[in-house]
Amino acid sequence: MKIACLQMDIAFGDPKSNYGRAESLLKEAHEAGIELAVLPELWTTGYDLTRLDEIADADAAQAKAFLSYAAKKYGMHIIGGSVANDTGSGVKNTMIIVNKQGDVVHEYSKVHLFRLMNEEKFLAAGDADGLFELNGEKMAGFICYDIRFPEWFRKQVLNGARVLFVPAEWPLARVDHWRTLLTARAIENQAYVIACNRSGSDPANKFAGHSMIIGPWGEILAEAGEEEELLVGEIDFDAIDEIRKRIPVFEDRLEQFY
Ligand SMILES: O=C(O)CCC(=O)C(=O)O
Repeated sequence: MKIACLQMDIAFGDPKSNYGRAESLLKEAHEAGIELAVLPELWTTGYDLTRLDEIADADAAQAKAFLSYAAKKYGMHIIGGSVANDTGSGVKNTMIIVNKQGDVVHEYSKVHLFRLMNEEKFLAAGDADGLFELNGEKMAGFICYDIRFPEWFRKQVLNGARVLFVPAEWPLARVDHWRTLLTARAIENQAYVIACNRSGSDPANKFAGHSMIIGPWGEILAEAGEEEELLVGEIDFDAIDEIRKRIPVFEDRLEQFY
């Protein structure tokens, strides 16, 4: 499966301009023969948290309509990053997964809120996991800070996920953590990790870019630089089976100890 991370810059608090940018990157991905595209975290608004009452998307309806339209138009599955989703009882940081027929397959709201960027002051935490199925394959979504919680990844992998998606707005100041944690999540879970970060800056942070496509052996198959980029890679599902046979980590787990 040919995939791409749409590593985009995000205009602060300006959904109109971000929808336009996402559409042109999706078109570019389509022209490059991409079958599945991934957008970054909070790609419609950025971290403009103090204006959420004006710019959050009621029930993520606008994002869902756009992703569904784009998925059908370009014949592509879309891991729709995440958007500020006004649920009526708090704004959640919600990932939307749409298949190439334009159906919303799953929604995942970030469970671990990141205090260093004041998320807990403005956002409500999710309470369910990001496990979903596309083309008969189990996959799971996580958002940014989630990568610091290996137990959250392991739970979805034990439930069958073999491709792990991570939309993010990860700051450049901790890019070494980003690269190391993502690689570790791939190695320990013997799974693909497809991580789409944003590029550019907002009033508080410069973001790292460095989106990554990592194979189930922990090999970095593709890595972006700091600027906007369409990062392309491929998922080979047989490679997962081969690696899990070579080192049978899942057979060797000793559940009686943990
Ligand atoms: O954990 C980190 O260092 C960054 C996390 C983050 O930026 C986020 O969750 O939005």
